[in-house]
Amino acid sequence: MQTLPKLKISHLDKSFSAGRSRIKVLDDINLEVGDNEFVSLVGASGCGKSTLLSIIAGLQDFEQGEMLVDGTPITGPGRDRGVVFQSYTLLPWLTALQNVEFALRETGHGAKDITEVARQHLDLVKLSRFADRFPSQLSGGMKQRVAIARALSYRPKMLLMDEPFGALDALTRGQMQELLMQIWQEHRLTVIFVTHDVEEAVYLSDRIFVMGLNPGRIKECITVPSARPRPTGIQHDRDVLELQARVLKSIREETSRVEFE
Ligand SMILES: Nc1ncnc2c1ncn2[C@@H]1O[C@H](COP(=O)(O)OP(=O)(O)OP(=O)(O)O)[C@@H](O)[C@H]1O
Repeated sequence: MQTLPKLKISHLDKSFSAGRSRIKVLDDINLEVGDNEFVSLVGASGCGKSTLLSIIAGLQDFEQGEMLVDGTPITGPGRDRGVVFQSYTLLPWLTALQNVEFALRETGHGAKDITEVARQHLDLVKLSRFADRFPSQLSGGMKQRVAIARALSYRPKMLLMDEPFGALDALTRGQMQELLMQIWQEHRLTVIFVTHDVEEAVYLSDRIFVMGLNPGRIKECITVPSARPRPTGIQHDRDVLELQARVLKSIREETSRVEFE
């Protein structure tokens, strides 16, 4: 028996209004993501990565096509999909703990349970000691860890991440990548990860969807064969560097095609 993909997108189109006309930003998107798979979306700026991710999150509609999660059409945002954006989107007047608790309202948990679950998730991202700090008292990496704890607190099966480490310095970014790998491996989530950073995409992903430009579409899908768990430093192995170069070439081909059109 064939297993159902976690996410299946077929013939999806998306346009935005531009004055009186409409501009197609996503054209005939077809992709499948398996259960527990880690995939990245990469491509030149403006190719529609964030638009596609927010459609998967149910935050934007689309005109044509079909999108199924576990075989069921998506009709809007849902607790089966956690979302983490580049900007931390924490509520500044709430502490780290309260930010996570806030996401757990309306989950049917009692107040005591909510605090317990929120604490467990701060622990998961190694922030227990900072539970009572306000966002302004946390570093960028810590804020993003709260955002991850919040997104995971209601136990989604799919985590959608839009450039989550894009604003962090290189060292913190590396630490966050490792933390994410660890959480993904322990909790068996399906992750869809948007990034500009090819090294990051190759390090984290099972497969990389390279998107084409004008209109945005899936240009090619590249499998990353490196075994897991992947040790730190693997980014500099020869075969990994070659794969990074291949992904970069695929993105660049597209930008030069558009420049010369
Ligand atoms: N709300 C909107 N209204 C009109 N056009 C939009 C809207 N949102 C996005 N676009 C356009 O859709 C295209 C895709 O944008 P999107 O942000 O998805 O690209 P991206 O690949 O994520 O870009 P980047 O890598 O720079 O973040 C762009 O041309 C953008 O200008």
